[in-house]
Amino acid sequence: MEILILGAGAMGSLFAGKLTKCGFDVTLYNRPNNHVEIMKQQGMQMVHEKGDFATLHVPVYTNPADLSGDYELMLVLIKSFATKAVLEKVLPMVDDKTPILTLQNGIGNLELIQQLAPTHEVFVGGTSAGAGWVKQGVIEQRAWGKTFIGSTKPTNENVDFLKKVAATFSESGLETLVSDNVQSIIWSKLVVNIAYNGLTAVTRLKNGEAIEYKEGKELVSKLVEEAVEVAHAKEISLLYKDPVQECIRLGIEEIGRNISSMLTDVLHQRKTEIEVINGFIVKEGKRLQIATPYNNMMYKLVKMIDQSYPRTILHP
Ligand SMILES: NC(=O)C1=CN([C@@H]2O[C@H](COP(=O)(O)OP(=O)(O)OC[C@H]3O[C@@H](n4cnc5c(N)ncnc54)[C@H](OP(=O)(O)O)[C@@H]3O)[C@@H](O)[C@H]2O)C=CC1
Ligand SMILES: CC(C)(CO)C(=O)C(=O)O
Repeated sequence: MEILILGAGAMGSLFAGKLTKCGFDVTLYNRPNNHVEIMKQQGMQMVHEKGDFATLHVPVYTNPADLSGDYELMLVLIKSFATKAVLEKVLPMVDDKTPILTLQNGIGNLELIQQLAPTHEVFVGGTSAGAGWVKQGVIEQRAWGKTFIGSTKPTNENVDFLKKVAATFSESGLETLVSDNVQSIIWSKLVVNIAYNGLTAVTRLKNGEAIEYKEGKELVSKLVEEAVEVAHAKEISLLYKDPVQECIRLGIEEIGRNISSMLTDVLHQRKTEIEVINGFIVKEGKRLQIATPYNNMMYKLVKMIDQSYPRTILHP
């Protein structure tokens, strides 16, 4: 399967590395930066669980005009707020029927891409695989959760295509399942991000460390309970029966070693996705008259961090 991945950041590079190692044909697109330069010159190193690593040479393009235009899948792994800018550059360069799959966190990605790419079939997913840079050019998998993908139009053709994508990802070591309930996929992943992303961005702990503290566990429960109440009011069912317990289990068993994407953004003093995660629950809560005080507090704290990087005190 020939795949174009938008975003050569942590997740784009993880997917590109795993798929390339397994023999699939992957191309990355990113704007120029140091990581990309290193990847172009030396290849990308992918650290294995046992500490050894593989060097992989994945073509990385920084000029949309250099893309071949013919891909079986375009996988979107940029931050949600960069989608419009990136797609506006890339879409004119690829076949207008190329299927698109977003695995971005937060709410609104599917709708935005459908709007920007009306001739394309747009699929959506949520992944609890996670990754981070050890140093520039060296990527490490740090979360091993499953990936769920689905279609808003589950025709036989779309479902067959998704099964092929799931088989490709799974074969490369990123366990992927097809679900027929798109809203359930999106919200089940949202709930995990509600649990950990803001909390770890504020406390600067890894996911698993945050819930070693009873206060951390309590905050995870409250944040998730509010999000689940909003989901239920919208008649959205989740993939798990007990969302709080599932988030805690994930934090212990599958995503505990990850430095969340939001904490990574804060550590690099970059814009976070708080608006489409806790911020969305606060907005929907208001609209539906559901109190969301924990999400509101988390949203405001991360929003303050997001706006005040130049003032951050780093030393005593
Ligand atoms: N990290 C994780 O463990 C997980 C992340 N996710 C989700 O996956 C998505 C990607 O996250 P992640 O890989 O961590 O993010 P990163 O910030 O590591 O990567 C995003 C990439 O997009 C590039 N980019 C940003 N703006 C543009 C632009 N205008 N043109 C071209 N390239 C651009 C960035 O380049 P530059 O560096 O130059 O800005 C960067 O290489 C997010 O929605 C995230 O929430 C989901 C599960 C786990
Ligand atoms: C992997 C996970 C669930 C938690 O780290 C995540 O989505 C993120 O970091 O944004």
